[in-house]
Amino acid sequence: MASLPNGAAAGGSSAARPVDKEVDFANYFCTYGYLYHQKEMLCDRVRMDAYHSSVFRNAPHFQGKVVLDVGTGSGILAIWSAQAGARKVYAVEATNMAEHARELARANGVADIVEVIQGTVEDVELPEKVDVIISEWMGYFLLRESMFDSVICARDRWLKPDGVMYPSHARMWLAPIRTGLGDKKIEDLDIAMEDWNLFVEDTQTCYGVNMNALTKAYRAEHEKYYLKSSIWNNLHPNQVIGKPAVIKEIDCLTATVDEIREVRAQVTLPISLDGARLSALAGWFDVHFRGSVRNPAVEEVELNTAPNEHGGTHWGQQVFLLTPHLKVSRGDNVNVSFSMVRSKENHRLMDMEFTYELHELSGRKHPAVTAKMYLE
Ligand SMILES: C[S@@+](CC[C@H](N)C(=O)[O-])C[C@H]1O[C@@H](n2cnc3c(N)ncnc32)[C@H](O)[C@@H]1O
Repeated sequence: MASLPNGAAAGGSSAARPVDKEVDFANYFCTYGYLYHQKEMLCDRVRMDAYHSSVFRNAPHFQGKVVLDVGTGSGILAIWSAQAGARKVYAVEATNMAEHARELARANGVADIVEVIQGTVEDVELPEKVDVIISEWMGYFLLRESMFDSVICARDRWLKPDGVMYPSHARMWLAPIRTGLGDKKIEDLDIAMEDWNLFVEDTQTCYGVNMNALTKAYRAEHEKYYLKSSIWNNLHPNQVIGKPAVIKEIDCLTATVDEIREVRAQVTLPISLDGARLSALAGWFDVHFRGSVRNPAVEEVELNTAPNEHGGTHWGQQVFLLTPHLKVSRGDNVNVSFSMVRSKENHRLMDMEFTYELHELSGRKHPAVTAKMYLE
């Protein structure tokens, strides 16, 4: 099925909704128009080193070739592509950052190769097909922001049949972890509810209206915020208390929007630490630059956002709190059914459901618990 911009699929599943472009621009694109935001990404050494290596260690993919940079931002990937020997680079950027990218290309002596085009990649017209599509499209837990839809659209419109994608593959991971983040969140929730109860009392005393009818809704709103929304964190590897599992693999050369609109997985996470507190699951991603079967990379490069003792990335990991937590030990297994769909209100945010079930080494099975979580 042909993919359409922003997650709408021609004749596609019921989850696909038309996207209001103005709202999307206000909610999503606007922050990318600021240099401070681009700089945050440019300061992420793990990200920068991986993309830099992927281009320069695989210069034959770029030499004399035509490249499309989807979402060029400051223009960094387009400039590297030109420095690696590309004949022409089309650098497409939706926001006014395009102007800065143009200036940067000029200042770095590659303005004759890098052509910056301001517009969404879904709408632009290029004069020719391209050999390489390079893009940094990954959001939190890989798919937040749904920007890969735009890369798929660009690929289907502009990539030559033997062209290559940078990155070429992506994976999502889930792991059992221990963390004190949940304790702090429960404390914050209690404080918020104490404050609400005082407010109910005051409103009754001062204004003669009983607000208690809204207590349940207020609590639900705050539980969503404190306990059910995933938490950004750069975890230490020793917080991972079992074997991580891959829950989604994407081949960037062939993936369709329908394949990424929903993620469903059933995995078993074996616990590897004795007497540990399983207080959350954590999600992260990696991507690989390995070219294609017909046109493999000279050297495969990996960009990995897993917990790392030498430092994190701006993506960090997403922590999904399990309340209440579970006592686990080496040899236990946690079976997890996972689903992730796009939020109905905003296709760039994700709604998730986890059903988890502890099977102790002793044979004892705990009842399954289902939790809804939000990646906002
Ligand atoms: C994660 S940033 C990466 C910027 C730059 N390529 C880098 O690696 O530093 C993604 C950029 O893509 C742009 N973008 C996202 N979707 C786009 C689309 N459909 N068309 C054009 N630009 C888009 C955003 O405005 C943003 O500047």
